[in-house]
This record gives sequence, C-alpha cells and structure tokens, in this order.
Amino acid sequence: MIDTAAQQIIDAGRWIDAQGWCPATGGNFSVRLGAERALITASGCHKGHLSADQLLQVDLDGLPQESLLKPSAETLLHTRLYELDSGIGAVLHTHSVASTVLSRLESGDWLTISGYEMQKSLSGNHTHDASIRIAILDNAQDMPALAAELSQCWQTEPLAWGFLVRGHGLYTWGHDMSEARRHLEGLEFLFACELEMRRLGAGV
Ligand SMILES: CSCCC(=O)C(=O)COP(=O)(O)O
Ligand SMILES: [Zn+2]
Repeated sequence: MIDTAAQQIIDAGRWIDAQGWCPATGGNFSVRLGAERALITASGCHKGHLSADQLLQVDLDGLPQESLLKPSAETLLHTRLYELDSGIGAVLHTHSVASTVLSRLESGDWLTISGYEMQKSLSGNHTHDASIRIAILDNAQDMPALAAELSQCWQTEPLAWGFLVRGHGLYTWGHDMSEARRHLEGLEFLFACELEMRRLGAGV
C-alpha cells in the first residue's frame, strides 16, 4: 500500500512538473494511508523528480511518523482536508501561473466559472450551462491559521474539487490519485481559459 502510494506521488510529480505547475520547490502532494495517516512529500525538494526517500508518513496532526524528514511546510492543509472529508484519498497542491495570477486578479472570496465544457471534468458536473465556484483563501505563512481558515470556510459550505490560495496556487483533491489528477487538469484548463478571456477583455 505504501509502495503504491509512493509511486502515485512520484508519477504525479513528474507529470505536474512536465506541465510547468510545480516550478522551483513549489507544490506538495499526499495520499491517504488510512483513517489516521497520510504519505506526503518532504519540504524543500523539487517535486518533479521525487524519490521514495523524499516521502514520509504523517498523522492527521501533521506530525512525522517514524521519519526524520521534515514534512511539507503546508502539511496541515493536506491533513485538514483528510479530516474534513473522509472520502478524500489524495491531495495535490500546485503553483501554476494561471492559478497564481487569477487568484490575485479576483479580489473576492470566490472565483466563479461558467460556460465551459471542461467543467464536466469535475465530479458531479454534467453541463457547461452551470456555474462552479472555487473558494479563494488569502495567503498566509501561518499554517495553523490558514488551516483554521479552511475549516471555517468548509463549515459555511463544504468545498468540492479544490480551492485557491491567493497569489500562491491551487489545492485540489479526489477520492483517489486518479480523480485528483483529473480535477487538477480540468481546473488548470479552466483557469487558463479564464485568464485568457480576461486578457482579451472578454466576459466577467
Ligand atoms: C518556493 S515554494 C514555497 C513553499 C510552497 O509554497 C510550497 O508549495 C512548497 O513547500 P514545501 O515545504 O512542501 O516544499
Ligand atoms: Zn505552495
């Protein structure tokens, strides 16, 4: 199980890097290992060429388990998602240009997208003819505070698919790594379209 999860994270990192969505040391990825644990990337390494010795187990308080590695600085956002929804099996955090710029252009708490066929890549959506809303949290270096912000937002309205952190990037998830990758690819396509529309002065 751990070997499979590790390979899923390594493969996702290679693919995400090839898309240009985890430049420098940006991004972090995790897979749930059970009710109380997750496998997550270590802090500060390039996520495009990970090896198994750059992954460690954490409990849902974000504490390393049987490892001397330093977990991702953003571990608490991953573990909070696993606590908030027991159906989440994998979490991907990326730093694309589109998610970073769009989250800064939008000054409100939500990004609303409508009219795109690609909305159907997000579980539960069956038409372009509806609006999807992606929450935007303000960035912070204080991870317990940002995780608390996420919990508060979730209590008002449970989030689906992902959320943006302003000027920082995207968190997305799925019931397994395959669904998380589909949500990531779909959302990034939608963000790129929306950014291009705004650049052309169309819509909004
Ligand atoms: C230059 S990236 C800054 C940190 C960050 O936002 C990130 O996603 C990577 O942090 P980690 O500790 O997981 O390497
Ligand atoms: Zn980040």
